[in-house]
Order: sequence, then structure tokens, then C-alpha cells
Amino acid sequence: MITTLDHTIKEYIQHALEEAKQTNQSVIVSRIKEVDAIDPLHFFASGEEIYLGERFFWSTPTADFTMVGLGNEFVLENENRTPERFQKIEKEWKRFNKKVIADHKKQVGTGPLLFGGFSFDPMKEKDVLWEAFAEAKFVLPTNMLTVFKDKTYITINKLITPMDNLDTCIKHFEQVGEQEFTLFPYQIDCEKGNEFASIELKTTEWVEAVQRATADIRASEIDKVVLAREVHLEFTEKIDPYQVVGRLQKEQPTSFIFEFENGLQHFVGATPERLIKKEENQVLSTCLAGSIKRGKTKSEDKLLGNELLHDDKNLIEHDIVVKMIKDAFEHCCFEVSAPEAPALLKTNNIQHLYTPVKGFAKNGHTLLSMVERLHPTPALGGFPKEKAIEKIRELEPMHRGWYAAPVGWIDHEDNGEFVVAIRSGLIEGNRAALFAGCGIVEESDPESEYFETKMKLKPMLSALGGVENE
Ligand SMILES: C=C(O[C@H]1C=CC=C(C(=O)O)[C@@H]1O)C(=O)O
Ligand SMILES: [Mg+2]
Repeated sequence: MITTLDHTIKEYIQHALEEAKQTNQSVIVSRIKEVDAIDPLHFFASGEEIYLGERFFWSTPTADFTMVGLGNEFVLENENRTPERFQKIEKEWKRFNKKVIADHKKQVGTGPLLFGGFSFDPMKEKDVLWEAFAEAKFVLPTNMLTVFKDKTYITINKLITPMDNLDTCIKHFEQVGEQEFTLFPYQIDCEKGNEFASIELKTTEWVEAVQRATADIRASEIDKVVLAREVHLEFTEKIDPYQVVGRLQKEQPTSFIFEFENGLQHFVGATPERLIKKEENQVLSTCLAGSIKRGKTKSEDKLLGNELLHDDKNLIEHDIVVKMIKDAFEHCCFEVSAPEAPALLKTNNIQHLYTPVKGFAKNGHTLLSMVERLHPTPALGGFPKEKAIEKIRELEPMHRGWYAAPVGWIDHEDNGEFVVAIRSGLIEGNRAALFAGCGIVEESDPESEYFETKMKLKPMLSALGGVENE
């Protein structure tokens, strides 16, 4: 389906091209259209032929906000091993002049925006699994679907360079009519499970690492450290990414679902943990740490929740996170507020202690500067921050890559949202590596922490086809 651009849009593109030529700087032109409802998973699948390896999927809890990107119009990435990796993305993004053509009033999450993420620890030597993932990588999607409540939008982006010619630019916007995406006949079978061939658990090394960590905490080297383990799975057939995302959406409605394609590898997960959300100068973070299983009945579930709310070990684990996030907010926000005591946040497989922290960003404190300050919170790293990261490097028998690191989006007005990429896995062909970690404090018992990682692996295991024996 080819849409014909009307006169004013053509003129708009022409002006952008003239500007690019005059200033010798590329200009981003972003055309947003409100359209009839499109199913996000179908839109995602419709990009398979042309955009495989260059797609992303994002939805917030209860799926009231979903974004799907198809095609990398351009990529900003760096291998900086210092905090500069955050600033560099922000600086490069700000450098582009952005022009927005819209036929409706402004809607956050449409128009020019970057989607991507960072690695957990850029100082850790790369390993084979994560070799292709940069320390920071963000993409401007060529086509993007945004669904907010009952409204659906399509954004088409183009990086117009001084070398471009007008006809190709106009064609770019003409060729991608929203109709094409609705007609894709893909059927997503969320019921069908994958048949799994083998599983590698790496249990012993991890339990030993937890024992060493508790000894170091007792020796007052550190207050808390989060240690993670990985599980490797192999299936008899290629894993279907739509099935995984579809099942995560269905089974984890209280989590953020994310999928980021990096060539043949897909980093995917369902995390309940928001790192930061910024809308104008309003900012919101969540402290999520301290865990217990779900009950089999309503009353057992309630009892377990109450036990968690009063459990000293879990409260210590949680309070360390609240203190750090509040301190970070005090530095860059005014009117910082948080409830006195944690509440419960329940996902399908686990319940957590939960404290939201709110504030208003002071002038000059941008979304990525706050991501930099917060990462990693003690829910993913530990406390004190630098010592905890060193401990993880020393004790953890794996490479985290993008696991437990910030993944999310940022628009051209510094609005956006980042989560921490936990309850996640890296998928390639018929293989998956899944990750789960636990906050280790002085009172931690390796056996119960191991059990906790098993609960945290369940969302991804189930989405992959319901392997029960992990
Ligand atoms: C590090 C993970 O979870 C963190 C988030 C919530 C609760 C946690 C805990 O109770 O240990 C962890 O700090 C993970 O799921 O891999
Ligand atoms: Mg825990």
C-alpha cells in the first residue's frame, strides 16, 4: 500500500532537506499519524521479513502503553568503559535537529525517540555470549507503533542527511503506509510450548559464591551484594520470539515486557522493576527488593505477604535500596517523597517489597544523568555501590551483559522510562541463556537464596514453553 503525501508534508520534507544541506548537519523528520487499532504483536511480527534483527517491543504493566519499533533508522552506540557512556548518548541525541509532523495533539511516546540500553558493568571483560552487545546502544526506529490506552499511532522517522535527495526522502514517507502492518496474516500461538532438549544449571559455583559473599559481609567488607546465576537451555526447535513476548504479556501482566533485537540475538524479559520514569520534570522510581513465594490459595498468599512485610532479612535488603534511591533523588530532585514502609508488589510467580519514590527534577538533571546516578541500585548491585560492583566481578561465575542493567527509551524532550532488565534472557536460534539474582545480606542462607533464583527464573522458563524442573 502506497500513501501519497499531501503538499504540506512534501514542503516540510523539502525544508528539512534544505536545512540539512545549509547547516551540513543531518535532520530527523518524524511523521506521526493517529490510526485505527493495530495489534502490537502483529505489528512486531509484520517486520520479520524486512527488519529482522532491528526490532524492539516494550509494554508497561497492564499494557496501557506499548511501543514497537521496526528498523534501525540510525544507531547510537559506544564502548565507553566510564560513566561517559550515558552522557555520550545524551550528547549525540541532542545534537540532531528534530522536526515533527503530526495531525493530532502531542502524545508522549510518539515521534522521534531512542530505544535501547546499557550493559551492567562496562569494566568487565566481554565474553562470547554478549560479544555483539555494545556497552550502550540506542536506535531510532524507522517505523514505530505506539498504543496508549485506546489510541494507536504510527511514527515514521527519517534521518535526512545533507547528501539526500528530495525524491528518496518523500518515497521513504510514502512507502510505509500504516495499512501494510494491519494486513500481516501472522497467527501467534501462545499455547504451544517449546520442546526442550537440555539444561545447564551451574548451581554449585553460585551457592559457593553466596557463601563467600556472606562471609565478606560478616567481615564488614560490604553491606549487601547482589549475586546472579545463569541457566542455559537448548530447545529442539528455533524459539519463536512472538510466542515468548505473547506469553510474557499474558502471564506477567504486572511487569514491563521488553524485547530488543541485536542481529540474531534477542534480549527479552518481563521485569517488575522500574528504574526511572520522567515526564516533563516529574520523576518516579521504584525500590523493589526482598522476595517471597506466592501462596497456593488466597489465604496462604496473604500470610506469606505478611511474613515478607515483617521479615528482618528482607526488610534490611529492601531498606538499603530505599536509602540509596532517596539519596540519589535528594541530589537531583525537589519535593522528594516516599511512603514510610514498603507495600507488596505481586507478580505471577513471586511477591516483593515495594516502595515508590517520587520527585521533581531540578534544572539540568536529565533522564540519562539520573539513570547514570541510579545504576546499579542496591537491588541489582549492592551497597556501597563501587565495592559491590567489584565484589560481583570477583565472585559471580558469569557475565551479566545487559542483564540487570537499564533498558528503556528517551524522547527528544527528555521524557522517557527505564527499567532494570531482570527476569530476562538472551535468545538466539534454539538456545536461551536466562538470568536471575538475589540480594545477599549478612542473614542470607544460600539454600533459600537459591530457591529465590528459581522463582525468578520462572517467568522466562514458562514463556519459553513451561520447563518445570528448574
Ligand atoms: C536481581 C533480581 O531481583 C532483584 C529485584 C527484586 C528482588 C530482589 C531480591 O529480593 O533479591 C533482587 O534484588 C533478579 O530478579 O534477577
Ligand atoms: Mg532477595
